[in-house]
Amino acid sequence: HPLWQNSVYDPVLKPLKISYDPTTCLHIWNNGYSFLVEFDDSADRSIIVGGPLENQYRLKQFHFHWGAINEWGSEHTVDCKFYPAELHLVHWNAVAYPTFEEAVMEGDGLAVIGVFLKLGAHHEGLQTLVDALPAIKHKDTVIEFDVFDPSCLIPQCPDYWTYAGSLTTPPLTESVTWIIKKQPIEVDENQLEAFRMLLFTSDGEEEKRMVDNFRPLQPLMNRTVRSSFQ
Ligand SMILES: NS(=O)(=O)c1ccc(C(=O)O)c(S(=O)(=O)NCCc2ccccc2)c1
Ligand SMILES: [Zn+2]
Repeated sequence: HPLWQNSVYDPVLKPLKISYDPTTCLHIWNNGYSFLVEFDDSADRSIIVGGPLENQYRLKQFHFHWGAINEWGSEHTVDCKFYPAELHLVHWNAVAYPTFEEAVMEGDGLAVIGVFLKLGAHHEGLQTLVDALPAIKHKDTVIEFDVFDPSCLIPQCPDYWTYAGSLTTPPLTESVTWIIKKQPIEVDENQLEAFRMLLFTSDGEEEKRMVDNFRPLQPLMNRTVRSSFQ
């Protein structure tokens, strides 16, 4: 999604408040599309509030999208530029809806924080995830993941873009308030290569490397992207 060129500064936008409980972390698994870390969302223990949001939203999972090479991989662009990967932290409006499945179908149901990954320095926090990837190489493999604080993957800089959009995976419902951080996090080449060692395929099937698992850019149409910064 092309950010920046068509964004308008909105002085009313508040800072996003993130409070995650690292012990709500459950497991990390390969779902044949990406790898994701899932959280216990049965209570308001890992939540975000503020920013463009009316309610607080519960963290359900985070996952990544990446390319086969460093030239592309992200699902949003800035100045027509792709990043090699993009992190999505998926939250749902448990104040307004009883289940995640119902929230997925509603305009204010989901809030996804997007963080760009840029090639650069080694990322200590990400390495904990990278070390677990060989154990979930194949589709539908899962390992326990007891404690992890996803805040370590979110840049300090408070600046973000936000727009009303959709899931980038089926059912593609227009239920997502996208909150894309302006500042990327830096990861090194080995860490990106570790993502590319994952497989789309199950054990025993002909191996297909898990790369280019991003939705192609979609036209902005008449949507307004607001920025929290000037
Ligand atoms: N790129 S994105 O943030 O739009 C996104 C990508 C993948 C998934 C996912 O299902 O893993 C999700 S999800 O966890 O929100 N699931 C959406 C599909 C779904 C709907 C209803 C029940 C289960 C899954 C979101
Ligand atoms: Zn995603």
